[in-house]
Amino acid sequence: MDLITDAKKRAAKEALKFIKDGMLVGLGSGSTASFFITYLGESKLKVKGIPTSKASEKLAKFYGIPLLDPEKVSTLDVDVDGADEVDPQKRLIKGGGGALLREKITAKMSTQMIVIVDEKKCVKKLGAFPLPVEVARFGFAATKKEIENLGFNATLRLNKKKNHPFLTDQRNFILDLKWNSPQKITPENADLFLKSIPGVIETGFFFNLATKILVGKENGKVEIL
Ligand SMILES: O=C(CO)[C@H](O)[C@H](O)COP(=O)(O)O
Repeated sequence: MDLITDAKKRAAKEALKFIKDGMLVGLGSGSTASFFITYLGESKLKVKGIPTSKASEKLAKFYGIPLLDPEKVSTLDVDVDGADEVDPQKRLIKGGGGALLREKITAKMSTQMIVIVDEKKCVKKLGAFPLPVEVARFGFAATKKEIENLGFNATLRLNKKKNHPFLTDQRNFILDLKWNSPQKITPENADLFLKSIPGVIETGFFFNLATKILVGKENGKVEIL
């Protein structure tokens, strides 16, 4: 097994220590969150979950984790999810797997958000990873133009075969944004500007949501931020 996969698994296993019987748990998406769902499924813990993607739902069902109706639940005890970038202020970029909308709603309704990452995800400054932004298909060209007018390079995400746009679980598109002049705009302002565009549904910025970051290290340890 490669060192990064090993580090992701270590962070995912560490997160189990914060889960207690009876908890309502947000189940994140992506490879690290999938390791967590697997460990949770294999454990004897009696919890109920809300999955943040169809893929996580399938995995949770495979392990027989009881699931809640996301239309009826307003608070969760804890959300456990991965991230694409984490900065020293616990700000995140998420959405590499395209599940950012459900992930953000779930993180927001949770008392705690435990983020599980390998050490390569920790950065001094957000932005090397292109920012995923979920946009409506209706008016897509106009929305893309408005985003580009703000000074971003926006690339429409394609599916694995590269023959069709990638569709989120809500059947929206994803634009991956690179910042042309990152030094001139703070992540908070970028988020505000992007969200002022009507076709923008959600951005991959996660601010003031992560309560704990578990960083799996290649040296075999897990650091808690
Ligand atoms: O935000 C996400 C999915 O939308 C994932 O949490 C993020 O992309 C990290 O994925 P991985 O654990 O596979 O590196």
